[in-house]
Amino acid sequence: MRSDILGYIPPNPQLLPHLLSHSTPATADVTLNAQHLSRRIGKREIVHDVTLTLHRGEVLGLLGHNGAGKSTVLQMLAGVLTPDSGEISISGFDLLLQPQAAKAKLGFLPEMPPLYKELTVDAYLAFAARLRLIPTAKVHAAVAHAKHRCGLSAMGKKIIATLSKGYQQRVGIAQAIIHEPDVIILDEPTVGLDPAQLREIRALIRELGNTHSVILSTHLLPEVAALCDRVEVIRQGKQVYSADRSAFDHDGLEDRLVELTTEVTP
Ligand SMILES: Nc1ncnc2c1ncn2[C@@H]1O[C@H](COP(=O)(O)OP(=O)(O)OP(=O)(O)O)[C@@H](O)[C@H]1O
Repeated sequence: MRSDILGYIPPNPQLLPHLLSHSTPATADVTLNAQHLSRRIGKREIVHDVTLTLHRGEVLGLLGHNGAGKSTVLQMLAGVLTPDSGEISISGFDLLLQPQAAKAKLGFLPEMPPLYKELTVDAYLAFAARLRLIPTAKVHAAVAHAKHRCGLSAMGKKIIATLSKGYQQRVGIAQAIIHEPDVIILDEPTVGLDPAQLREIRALIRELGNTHSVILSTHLLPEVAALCDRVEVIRQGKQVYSADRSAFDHDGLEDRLVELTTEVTP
């Protein structure tokens, strides 16, 4: 079994579910299904044949070195970058063929949070709610609920620019969940946070993972261990390793992941 857990994933992605069967039973509720995604930028293939599934109540970590292609994958999953090939469905809706219905089921926090820092938290989240087509009569409740979930209830009247980085990140997450999406996509959500903020944001993400499903990118191994039910390792745009939580404490896994996430020098 050890060699299965520590080995590269087989080239045939169809075999992947066997490695992941401990935490993701076939009957689990699939919220995101991405098959064979590839994307070129210029002449370079940035992402090559990436296949991912995400289940309700699950936090999936996309781990990789700087420049591995994590953001490019997440941008495709969020519908802001079109794959050259492959298919993505969000809660059963095809992201390419039914973009509005699919995007209504996902929330996205890009690497650079899309905050209007001159606004108050309340005004910004109300704006985000309207962008998500939440009916006017329900905007107030949606804002209050998102603030409550993100520990921002006392911050509504604050100008975003005056908040700490950790609180700004909470606001970024609040806009991503304002419409109660099934899938929450977070690109490096803890970058730049101090240890206390890190702990708080991780607890928040964990909590969101219980009721929604979360996919996040990171280049930090401890982040995966602290947060994720599963990990997919991306190296130079390719999926090279996959493991579930039960493998995290396995002897040798850390060394293996460090090796796989070491930046490649051109
Ligand atoms: N618009 C673009 N034009 C040219 N190259 C790009 C563009 N976007 C991404 N790349 C390149 O694609 C590769 C993957 O980038 P990506 O941002 O997806 O990686 P990443 O794993 O998220 O990295 P990081 O952890 O540093 O954010 C990098 O080499 C990057 O320079």
